[in-house]
Parts: sequence; structure tokens; C-alpha cells
Amino acid sequence: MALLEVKNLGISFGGLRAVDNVNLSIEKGQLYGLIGPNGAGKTTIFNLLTGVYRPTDGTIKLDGVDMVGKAPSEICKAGIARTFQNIRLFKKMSVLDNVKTALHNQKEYTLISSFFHLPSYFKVEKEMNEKAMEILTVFGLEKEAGTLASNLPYGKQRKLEIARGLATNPKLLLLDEPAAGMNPNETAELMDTIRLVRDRYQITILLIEHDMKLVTGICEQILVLNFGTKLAAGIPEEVLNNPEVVTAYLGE
Ligand SMILES: Nc1ncnc2c1ncn2[C@@H]1O[C@H](COP(=O)(O)OP(=O)(O)OP(=O)(O)O)[C@@H](O)[C@H]1O
Repeated sequence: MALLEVKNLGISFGGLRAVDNVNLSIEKGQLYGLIGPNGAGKTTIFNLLTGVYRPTDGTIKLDGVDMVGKAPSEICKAGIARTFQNIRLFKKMSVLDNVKTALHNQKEYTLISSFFHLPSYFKVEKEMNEKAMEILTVFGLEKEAGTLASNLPYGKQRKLEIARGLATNPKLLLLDEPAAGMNPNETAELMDTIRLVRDRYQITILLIEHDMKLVTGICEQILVLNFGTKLAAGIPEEVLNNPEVVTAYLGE
């Protein structure tokens, strides 16, 4: 059984059919790319998968469990995490605290234990610090743990966003244009990090990306959308040489 099984997914906004009859089957541990021209419906699919929008048609199953109709917080608990095109960090918090707030998805202490500083509070706090530091190390951010998120250079802020997604302990991590605004060196480093995250945590990753070097470099399968529907799907080398894709996506 695929980890994510999406069938006949669709949504309309008034007269606009933003996503229409999309099918997606992603195996556990796969690195999957979602590409297409501006306005093709990519981010809308992320919004459907994470419960921001409710589909007008179709089904979404994670590990066999129906996600349609669940609140975004429930879907996050079920194992789908995401990052956004525009960075959404707690800018006035430290790098470490940004990751720790995401860990609250799993570990919690009671208000009473925190207020009275009971031993259980310190135990959970210590565990959270250790776990957050482990995640920061994967992203090469451990030395910046105490830095304010707003003081990180752009490329590291993008990495911190992914670290926060990972901290919710997802089965499926959705990355919306993770390399947007990065220079080629930062993008190359990010590609290594994404691979490392997948291998080390054995999670499944679905990413939207315009940078074809990144897509062909790390994605094992891709789906090309155009006007909300599937234009092509398969391994990147084949799909990107498909004349229809070249015409629609690259505008040639
Ligand atoms: N809440 C909404 N209300 C009305 N229209 C919407 C809404 N959300 C998205 N759309 C429309 O749906 C279409 C698909 O948008 P979407 O943002 O999913 O495209 P995209 O492929 O992610 O584009 P980009 O690469 O530019 O981010 C667009 O025409 C957009 O204007």
C-alpha cells in the first residue's frame, strides 16, 4: 500500500477549477516532485493535503486513513507536515525555540508541572532540548541554536523551516519551493540535506520546485500539472523530455 493515495482530487473556486481529477500514489520513503507553470494548482494541492481546503471531489488517504474533513491540526498529528513558499518562522524566537515549539506536537508537560517546575517538567524540557539539537545538527544549524531566527541568513532560514517540519515527526513532509531565492551553492547543499533527512528519518517527501536542477537531482518520480490537471508523470528524465511538458512548462 502506498503511503499517500490520492484519487480523483478536485476543487473549484467559484467558476475556476483549480485542481481537477488528480491522482497521486507515493510510496513510503519516496522523494516525489510536483511541478508545473505558475497557477497550475501545486500549492492548492498542498492546501488540500493539509486540510486548509476541503476538496469538492476525491479522496486522500495517508497510510490507508482518510484525511478529508480533518482539521489541519489533526492532519499534522496524523503525520503530514509542510513548509510554505514564503518563510513562516517565529522571527523573534531563537533557532532552538523555533524547533522546540514544533516538538510540542509530540511531547507535552502539564501547565501545573511547568508552573511549579516539577521534576517531570525538567525531564520533558531536557528531552526536547536534546531532540531539537539533534535535528539542528542534521541541518548544520547547531552552532546557531541561540541566534534569533530573524538574524539567520536567508538560506539557513529556509533550512530552519524544514527542521521545524521535521520536528513534528511526520510520515510525509511537504516542501513548497524549498530552494526559492537560494544561490546555486545553497541549493546544492539543500539537496544533500533533503536526501539526508529522507534517509535518516525514513520519511516520504513531496516537494514543489521550479529549480529543475534540484528536481532532476533528487526526485525519483514527478507529476507535472497544467491548469489543475495531470500533464505527465514518471521519472524526471522521461517526463522533462516529453514534448507536451516542454511546450507547456518551459514555454518552448
Ligand atoms: N483561495 C482561492 N480562491 C480563489 N482562487 C484560488 C484560491 N487559491 C488558489 N486559487 C487559484 O487557483 C489556481 C492555482 O493556484 P496555485 O497557487 O495552486 O498555483 P501554483 O501552481 O502553486 O502556482 P505558483 O507556482 O505560482 O505558486 C490559480 O489560478 C489561483 O489563482
